[in-house]
Amino acid sequence: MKILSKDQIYAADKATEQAEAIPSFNLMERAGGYAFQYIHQRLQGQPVQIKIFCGIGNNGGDGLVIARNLVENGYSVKTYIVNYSENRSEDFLNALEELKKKTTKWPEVLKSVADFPEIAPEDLVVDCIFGIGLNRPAAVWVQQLFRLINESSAYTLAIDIPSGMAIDQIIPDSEVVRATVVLTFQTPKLAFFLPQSGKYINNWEVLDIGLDRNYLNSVKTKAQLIGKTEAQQMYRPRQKFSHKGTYGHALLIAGSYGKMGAAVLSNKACLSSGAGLVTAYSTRQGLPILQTSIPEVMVVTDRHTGDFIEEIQFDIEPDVIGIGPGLGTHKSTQKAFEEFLKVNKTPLVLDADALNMLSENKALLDLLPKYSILTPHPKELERLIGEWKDDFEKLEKAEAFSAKYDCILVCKDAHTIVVFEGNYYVNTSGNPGMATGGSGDVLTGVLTGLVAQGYDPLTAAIFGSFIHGRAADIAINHTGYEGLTAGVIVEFLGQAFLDLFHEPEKQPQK
Ligand SMILES: NC(=O)C1=CN([C@@H]2O[C@H](COP(=O)(O)OP(=O)(O)OC[C@H]3O[C@@H](n4cnc5c(N)ncnc54)[C@H](O)[C@@H]3O)[C@@H](O)[C@H]2O)[C@@H](O)CC1
Ligand SMILES: Nc1ncnc2c1ncn2[C@@H]1O[C@H](COP(=O)(O)OP(=O)(O)O)[C@@H](O)[C@H]1O
Ligand SMILES: [K+]
Repeated sequence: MKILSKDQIYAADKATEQAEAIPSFNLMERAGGYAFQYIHQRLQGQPVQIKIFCGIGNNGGDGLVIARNLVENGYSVKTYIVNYSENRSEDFLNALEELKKKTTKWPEVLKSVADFPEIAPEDLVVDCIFGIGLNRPAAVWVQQLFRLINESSAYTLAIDIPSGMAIDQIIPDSEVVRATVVLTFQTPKLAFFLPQSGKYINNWEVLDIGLDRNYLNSVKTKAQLIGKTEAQQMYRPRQKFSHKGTYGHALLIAGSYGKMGAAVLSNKACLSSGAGLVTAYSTRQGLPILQTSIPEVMVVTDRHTGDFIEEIQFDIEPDVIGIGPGLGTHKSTQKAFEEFLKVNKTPLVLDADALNMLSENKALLDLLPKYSILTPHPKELERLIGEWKDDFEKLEKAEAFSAKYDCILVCKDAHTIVVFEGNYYVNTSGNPGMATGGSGDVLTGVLTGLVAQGYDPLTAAIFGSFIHGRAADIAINHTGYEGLTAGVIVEFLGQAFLDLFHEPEKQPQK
C-alpha cells in the first residue's frame, strides 16, 4: 500500500477535484460523510455524548460535517471550535454554514483554558483540531486541550491524524492527542510507523474517500507499507522438478564462546526459510553444539581452537554468506573479518557484531559487495550512521548511507523499515513478543536463506522481514507475548509461508 507524502495528498485532492469537476467542499462532504458513517455503524444510535473538537482548517471542517450528520441522525453532539487562529479555511466556513442550517445549537468557541468543557470517561471524543496541515507546535493552551483529552480516558477517534502529530516531522516536546483509533483518509501516514510518533496510536484504519484512481495508481511514493498482499506477490513458489541445488547453498559465519546459540538460531532459521543447503562456519568448540542441535546443517570450523573465530577460510562456494550473530568483536575476529572482506565476492547479509566491526572501522564498508544486506537494530544503526535528531532524520541518514555504500539497510524496529535507493518499505508484521534475545539472529538466517534460493537481495530483505514478523504473530496465539522466544519464531516460519495464501488480508493494523 502506498504511503503518500503531504504534498502528494494535497495533489491527490486537486486531481480528484479536476477529474470529477467538483469543488473542494464536495471532497470534505465526502470525507466527513464517510467518517460519520463509520461512527454511526458502530454506535447504532446509542445515547453516547459525542464531543467534537474542531480546528479552523479543513480538518476542523471535516469535524463540522461529521457533527452535522450526527445531529441529523439524532445523536447527542457538542461541537467546539478550537480557535487557535482567525484564518479559517474557506471550506471550514462552508461546513459551518451548513451546520448552522441544521441546528440551533451552534458550536462553542474555545479561546483559552477557561473555556474548556469537562470530558467524561464515557464520552466519545472526535479529534478534528489539526490534520496534516500542522507544521509547528500548537499554542500552549491548545496543547493543554490535547492533555485534557488524554487525561479524560474517553474513547478518542482522531480524524486523519491525531492532533499535535505532524505528517513529516517530529515536533519536539509537544503534546499529541492519544488516539484510541485514527481514522485516516485514503492512505496511512508514515508518522504512524515511527517510534517517536507511532507511540500515540493504538489502532488506525484507512477510510477510502474515493480520491482519483488515476492519480493514486500512477503516483510514485517514497514509502510503502508491506502487508500480506505485497508479500504474496514476492513469494517464489517451489518447483516440482527441483532439488536441493535449486535452492542454493548458504553459509552462516556466527558464534563464539558463550554465544553459540546465535549460530544455532540463525542456521535453523536459514534452513526453515527454504535454503537447499546450509553450512555453519564457527569455532572448533562450536562443532559439537551445532552438529547435535541441527543435524541438517554442515559445519566447517576455524582451524584454531580458541574462543573466537580467528580465521575465515573455507573451500565451499556458497551462493550467499550471512555473517555476524554472536561473533564477538575480539581483535582476532576483527582481523579475520577484514581479511575475509578483502577477498570475498559472494553476496552478504551482515548483522550484529559484523555491523559493530564495520562501525569501528568504517573503511571496511567500501569492501562490501554491491547490494549487501545490513540488518541493524536501532543501536547498531546509530553506530553506523551517527546520531539523529528525530525519526525522520534517521530515515534520511539511512537513505544517504545506503546510497553511499550501495547497500540495503534493514532498520529493525517495531515497524522494520527497509531502506534502499531512496525508498522506504515499512513492515506491518511483528509484535512486542519479539523484543527477546535472538530474534534478530533468526532474521539474519531468514534473509540469508531467501537470498540462497534466488530472491534478489531487496526482495529478500522486504519479504523476509514480513515472514519473520508474521511467524511471530502466529506464534503468539500459542505462547502469548511473554512466552515467545526466538527459537519459537523459527518453528513458526513454515506457518508464516503457509499463511500467505490462507485468509485474505485484513487491513494491517497496529
Ligand atoms: N485528501 C484528503 O485527505 C482530504 C483531507 N481533508 C482534511 O484536510 C486536512 C488538512 O487541512 P488543512 O490543510 O486545512 O490543515 P489543518 O486543518 O490540519 O490545519 C489548519 C491550518 O492551521 C495552520 N497551522 C499549522 N500548524 C499550526 C499551529 N501550530 N498553530 C496554528 N496554526 C497552525 C496551517 O497553516 C493549516 O492551514 C486533512 O488532515 C483532512 O482532515 C478533507 O477535508 C478533504 C480530503
Ligand atoms: N516491539 C516489537 N514489535 C515488533 N517487532 C519487534 C519488536 N521488538 C523487536 N522486534 C523485532 O525483533 C528483532 C530484534 O532484533 P535484535 O534487536 O537484533 O535482536 P537480537 O540481537 O537479540 O537477536 C527485529 O527483527 C525487530 O524488528
Ligand atoms: K485530527
